[in-house]
Amino acid sequence: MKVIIASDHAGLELRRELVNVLKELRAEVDDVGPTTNASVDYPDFAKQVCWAVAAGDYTFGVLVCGTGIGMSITANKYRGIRAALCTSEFEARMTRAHNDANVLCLGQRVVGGGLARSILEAFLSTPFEGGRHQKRLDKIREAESENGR
Ligand SMILES: O=C(CO)[C@H](O)[C@H](O)COP(=O)(O)O
Repeated sequence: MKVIIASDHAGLELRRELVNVLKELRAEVDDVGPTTNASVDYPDFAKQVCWAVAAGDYTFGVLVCGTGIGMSITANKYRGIRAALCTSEFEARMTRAHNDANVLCLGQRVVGGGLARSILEAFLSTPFEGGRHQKRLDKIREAESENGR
């Protein structure tokens, strides 16, 4: 499993913890920063992860900011990205099983390291159920082509 992860300055510490978790889980992980906690703009980091996931280079992306909200808003602007902001293991399982989410968003100012770890593990280990959920994903794809018109 290949995972690409990024944060902004407000998500840097949690991102570093999650990189270690991903390595423990034997995922192949690419960490695209940032490397210092100088203030940065989360859309710049979301963009790198979303392009790479949408291109099929990674199984999943993980994005961390202060709340996870800015990252999730940005990520869902990219075609082919289904980003889910999760604050519980239940949400993580459901968004994989029902939405086939491919990007997990987390808020360092919202969830602690232990909870974030269990959210990440649930996200990575839950398969998409397909079936009735597939036609709903097809409708999301249609909505992407309509692009709001
Ligand atoms: O959560 C976020 C976006 O949703 C950002 O991490 C947050 O807005 C950064 O705030 P600041 O520049 O005050 O550290």
